[in-house]
Amino acid sequence: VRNGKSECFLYIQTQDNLPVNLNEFVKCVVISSLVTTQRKLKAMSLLSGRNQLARAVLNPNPMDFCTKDLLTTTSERIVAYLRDFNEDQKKAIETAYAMVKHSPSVAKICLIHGPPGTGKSKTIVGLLYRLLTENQRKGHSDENSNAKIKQNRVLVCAPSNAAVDELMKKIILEFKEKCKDKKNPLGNCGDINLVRLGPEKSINNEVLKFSLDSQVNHRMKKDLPSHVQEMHRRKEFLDRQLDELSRQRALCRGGREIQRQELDEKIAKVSKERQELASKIKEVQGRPQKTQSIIILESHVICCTLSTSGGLLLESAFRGQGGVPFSCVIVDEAGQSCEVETLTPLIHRCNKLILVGDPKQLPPTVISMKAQEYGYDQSMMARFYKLLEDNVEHNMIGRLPVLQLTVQYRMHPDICLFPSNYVYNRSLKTNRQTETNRCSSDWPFQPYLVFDVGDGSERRDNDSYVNVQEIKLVMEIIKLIKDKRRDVTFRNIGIITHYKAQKTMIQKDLDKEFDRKGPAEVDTVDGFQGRQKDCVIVTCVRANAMQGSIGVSFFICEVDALSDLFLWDLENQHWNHLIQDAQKRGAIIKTCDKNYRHDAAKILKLKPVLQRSLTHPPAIAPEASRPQDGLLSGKLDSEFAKTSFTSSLYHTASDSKESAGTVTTKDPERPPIQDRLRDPRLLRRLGMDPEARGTCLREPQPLSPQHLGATPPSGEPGFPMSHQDPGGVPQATTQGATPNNHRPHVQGEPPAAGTDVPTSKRKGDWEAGLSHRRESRAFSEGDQESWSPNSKHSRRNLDWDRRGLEKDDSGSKKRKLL
Ligand SMILES: Nc1ncnc2c1ncn2[C@@H]1O[C@H](COP(=O)(O)OP(=O)(O)OP(=O)(O)O)[C@@H](O)[C@H]1O
Repeated sequence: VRNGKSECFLYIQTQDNLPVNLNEFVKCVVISSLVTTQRKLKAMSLLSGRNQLARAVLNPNPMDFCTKDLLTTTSERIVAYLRDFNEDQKKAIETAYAMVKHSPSVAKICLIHGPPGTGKSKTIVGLLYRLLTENQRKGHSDENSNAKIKQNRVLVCAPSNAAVDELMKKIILEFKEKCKDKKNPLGNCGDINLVRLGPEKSINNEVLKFSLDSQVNHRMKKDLPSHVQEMHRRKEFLDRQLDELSRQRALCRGGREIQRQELDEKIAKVSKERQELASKIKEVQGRPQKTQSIIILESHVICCTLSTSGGLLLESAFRGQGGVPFSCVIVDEAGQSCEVETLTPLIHRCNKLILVGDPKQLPPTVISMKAQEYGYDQSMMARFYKLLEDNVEHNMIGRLPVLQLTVQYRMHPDICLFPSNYVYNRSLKTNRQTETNRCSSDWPFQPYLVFDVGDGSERRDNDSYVNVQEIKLVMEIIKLIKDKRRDVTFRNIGIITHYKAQKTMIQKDLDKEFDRKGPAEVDTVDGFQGRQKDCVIVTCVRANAMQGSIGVSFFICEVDALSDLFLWDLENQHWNHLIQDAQKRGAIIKTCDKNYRHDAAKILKLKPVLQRSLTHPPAIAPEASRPQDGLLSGKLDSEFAKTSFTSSLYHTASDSKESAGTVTTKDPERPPIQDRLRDPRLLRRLGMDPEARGTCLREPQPLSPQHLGATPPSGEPGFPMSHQDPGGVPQATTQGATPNNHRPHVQGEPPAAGTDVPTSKRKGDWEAGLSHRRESRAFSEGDQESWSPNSKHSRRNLDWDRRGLEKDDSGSKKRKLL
């Protein structure tokens, strides 16, 4: 401020000298801010000396990581609290807690690896509760076991503002809920003080109340005498007046010179008064910086992005305080942040680092190819993880010192299956309740399908691509979803594409079809990361560019988070596995233009099939077994009804024989299906007395076809049993039949009563069930080409694999994903 006027200077360096009397406007565009880069640089330069974790970060060895055996003695209160957590989560909380509390001055790192929906946020919240609730009520003070380390303060960071806010919402809920005396809480968030650092415009409204700025404002205004409060009100009035005058001035064009002058004068006058008032307010109420520091120092949990943690705010608040300001730094989504970014919060010299994330999901987004070549897109967590895995592989350590969360609470088990098998080494299980809910919900769509858009072809559109055929199919699918579920809004469906042109075209079609109230959002994988959707459709666009490779659209339903296949960094071989896996499960629908509408209808679940005895087939299928939602009578074409439903649901014994025969020819190793159904060993496993056909030995437990292909679950019945005809031999079911009382079994959990059979047998059941279901699918999709390892599609997959992924023409490497 000079002579009562604010002045702002902008220096612009140009390549050539500009003419001295430049009379034209110069347009300036801000393309980037160097603040974050500067902070990263600072973090790297401070890593060497000051930071106790420096050696472990630069040259880690397995001893630097805390192991699963670090357990603490726990009070009854904590035991009760931990009842809400599963075993993996409890172990993670207890181990991380022990690492922080035991020998606080020893530098250590704790890795918590959790695939999507396994409760990483829940575990972080549980850990915070565990760390911060001890001695909380006793005088509300820091009872340091080590006076140099602030035990009751934790820095919680994540790479993005959205991730910080999501985590904060959970922290707020938990601490408010667990507040001992809700009428008399000790802090601003239950019994703790919580603060969110960062610019207000990037903070979610739901947590804005906890931002540093709003807390500062609130505190500064609260203690003010009434005349100062009056000054604030006047300043706010002047702000509004200035806005209005500036708006009028902007609209005042043309020859209205006098009017413009008047407005300019008024603006200058109001600005002057506002400026003077602001200076007076500062004089009487003191500088906000002091209040900022007080709030930060009083906080138990400080949340911010990794970048903000390197800003001056924290540094100046802790200056002169001595010691280490936090007991630990927790980094959420650590698999998604660049290594140098993760270094930033370490400038505060904390020596306990807890990295929570999933290095098997997409790595941090790095556009520069050069930076990628240098490994800049590798997260610190991924580097540690790889190193430790190598150590285990070379027998240098017995087991991975990583706390693994292995039970997921989000995905339908059919969606979970692929990542579990191919990304997480078969370790990802579905929580029993989640499985039950997902399988028996009234969501009318299949959980997982892959469309092979045989005639799809890409077209260049400036520096991007479109695949019109895939868009047509996507639109058919969306129309069908909207038709079946009118309550579906744009929040529920996510369409993922990697191409700008495809995105624009889909958006246009959606706007046209749904009058700008589209039921779907279109974006890239990164755009959707961390968001929640009930249904996800992926359009690959360029699959066909690789001459003859399989063109696929993906359709995935009943996930309530975008935590599915596409967040993983699917390498080429993974894509190949995905297609092969989908083939095995009968989840591929081959389609072409004339059949889009017809094939889109295959996303619908069918009604439970009427099971009947092979020996006593009813002549006419009863109404009850007809597909739900009026499919046959509704808009969908009757041809589909004929091919898909009549052939599978209403086929007669001879149909069955035929179908089974057809299947058998595909797999000469296997006996015809009826023979297998009559096999006494199989019947016994199904709980039926082979001697007395028609007697059910135990409660029938039909297997949901959505469950189709689930990892061999212990004790899971391999075949659906008929409700309508308990005495009958189970009959082939169409994929999609979902008896509502299905009680699925959970992988990794004990088998349900009555299913106690040796594991090998159980696996046999499952395999039988799987192939049976595969065959059933062949019945229902009689018009489709069958898949075999030698089919041309499989060969095309291999081609795809061999060919490798292309690089985007724009020069930047496309995500390995697509
Ligand atoms: N032990 C548990 N018991 C019941 N529900 C749980 C448990 N753990 C997690 N959940 C539920 O699972 C869902 C996912 O949890 P959370 O968001 O913590 O997982 P996450 O691993 O952070 O997910 P993502 O990384 O995919 O966003 C939430 O609805 C949560 O309430």
